[in-house]
Amino acid sequence: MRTRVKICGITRPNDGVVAAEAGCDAIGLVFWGGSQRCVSLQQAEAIIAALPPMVTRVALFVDPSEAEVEAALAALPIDLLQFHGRESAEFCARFQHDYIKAIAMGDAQSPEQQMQKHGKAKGFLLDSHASGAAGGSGKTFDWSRWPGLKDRTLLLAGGLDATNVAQAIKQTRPYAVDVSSGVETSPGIKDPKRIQEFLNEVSRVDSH
Ligand SMILES: O=C(O)c1ccccc1NCC(=O)[C@H](O)[C@H](O)COP(=O)(O)O
Repeated sequence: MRTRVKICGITRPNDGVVAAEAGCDAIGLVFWGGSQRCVSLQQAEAIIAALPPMVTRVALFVDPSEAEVEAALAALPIDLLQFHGRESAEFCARFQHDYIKAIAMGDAQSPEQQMQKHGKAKGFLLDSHASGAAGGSGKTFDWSRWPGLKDRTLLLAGGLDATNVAQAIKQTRPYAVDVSSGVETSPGIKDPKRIQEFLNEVSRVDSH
């Protein structure tokens, strides 16, 4: 099966277009004020309007209020929610939208323990942050801790770039990889060359 690619932290319409044209499957929009990649609803609207069809639009939140999530869903055609904080399963399932839950691989709790709580999650994004800390750190985690589960949809994130994504895929066999800082020149500013190199590496390892 082909490894899907999500490019997270898109802040400019043209970066979304470049990511889509390079072949990415999903883009992530960060709606958390503490992030250097945070976008307003107006910025997100412009990014989404510029996208071609068939690209999944993911809205990322960190411990949001219900009103914040509802405001985004009311204003924008969001396909998937991503919760990156300490949100409960009950909270995440409240919005009649599929969601993915970020799993903090820097946490003392095992990924399996964290996932158990979210039976309704459509998938899990395993990232290198500790619980309560921000993502998009550019740091990898120990891939040998990748869960051996076959019945859940697992996405790999954290410190990926064109130099390590092939090895990461070989070792973990994720459903998708998620990248942000590894395809940037500075936080929130995506680099077309790095995006293309990243997508090329994913295709190369998939074809072997
Ligand atoms: O990107 C952010 O600033 C951010 C802030 C708070 C929570 C999550 C955030 N980003 C999540 C991601 O972009 C993904 O987890 C990402 O693929 C991993 O980031 P990176 O290590 O930079 O590739």
